[in-house]
Amino acid sequence: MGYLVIKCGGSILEQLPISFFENIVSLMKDQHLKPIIVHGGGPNITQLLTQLEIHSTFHKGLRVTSNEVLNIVEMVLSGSVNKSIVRQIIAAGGMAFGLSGVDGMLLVGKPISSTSELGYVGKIESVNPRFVKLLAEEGAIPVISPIAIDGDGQRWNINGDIAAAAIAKALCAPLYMVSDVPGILKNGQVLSQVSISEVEELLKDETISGGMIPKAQAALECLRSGVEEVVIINGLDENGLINLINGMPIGTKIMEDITCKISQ
Ligand SMILES: Nc1ncnc2c1ncn2[C@@H]1O[C@H](COP(=O)(O)OP(=O)(O)O)[C@@H](O)[C@H]1O
Ligand SMILES: CC(=O)N[C@@H](CCC(=O)OP(=O)(O)O)C(=O)O
Repeated sequence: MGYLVIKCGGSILEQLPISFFENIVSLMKDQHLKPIIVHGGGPNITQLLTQLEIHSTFHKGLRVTSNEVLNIVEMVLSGSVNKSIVRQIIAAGGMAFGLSGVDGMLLVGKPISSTSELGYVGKIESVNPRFVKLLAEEGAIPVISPIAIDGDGQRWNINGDIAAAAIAKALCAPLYMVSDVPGILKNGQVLSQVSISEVEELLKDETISGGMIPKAQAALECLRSGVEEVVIINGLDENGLINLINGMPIGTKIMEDITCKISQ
């Protein structure tokens, strides 16, 4: 029974049908996998910030995070978004536990850079997956929001893709990133398979931009650390997760040392 980390992007979360969550529950029951969900919620955060007339900007796909913004980020991610996913899994017949990276020091964070103008944006220093494993062993689906903590009790805003990658690395688990696009696009077409060096090239020539940057970086980090499978898929692809597990070529698979192919 292996772990499978599924990152659900905020871009698609509110459009995911109940069948998406039913499929996650069936991966556990029928395929004997242990799914771990890590979620984002960028658009939900932006919506509340806008309502509260708090200005926020992005730099290379990361939200510049003041203390005021950080309060809202945590409220939205570890509150409404996290609990909405837990509710949907329960409605789909599963058992879910919501936790944030802060709980049990699951995600230990530190500033993304010492000279950073990103404020309280963090990167992951270490992962303590013990309690996530215990929940999964008990047949529950952990649902994790990407806020990290450090030894001084300071919170850090972690991009959801980066948090998911750290958890996939810690569990040596495949990572499926569910978003609002069918994979990495180049000239309007989905790249069905890309290698590490091709992703680096796509980042350099800015084919990959905005929210796809942390996804690409997360994928590279995973593969370099020995995670064997990283795939980006569209959450609206019907039975996408089940088809992927059954070996169907959907989305963009990021791999080591292969040639780039265009989907038919
Ligand atoms: N080359 C690319 N291929 C696909 N999407 C891209 C690419 N470059 C930038 N993007 C953008 O990245 C977005 C996905 O990132 P993001 O909005 O952060 O999603 P999520 O909330 O699912 O993490 C897409 O909707 C698209 O606008
Ligand atoms: C540092 C940083 O940018 N954090 C993200 C966390 C949420 C996230 O990653 O949401 P998506 O997965 O929907 O993009 C943010 O504040 O929007």
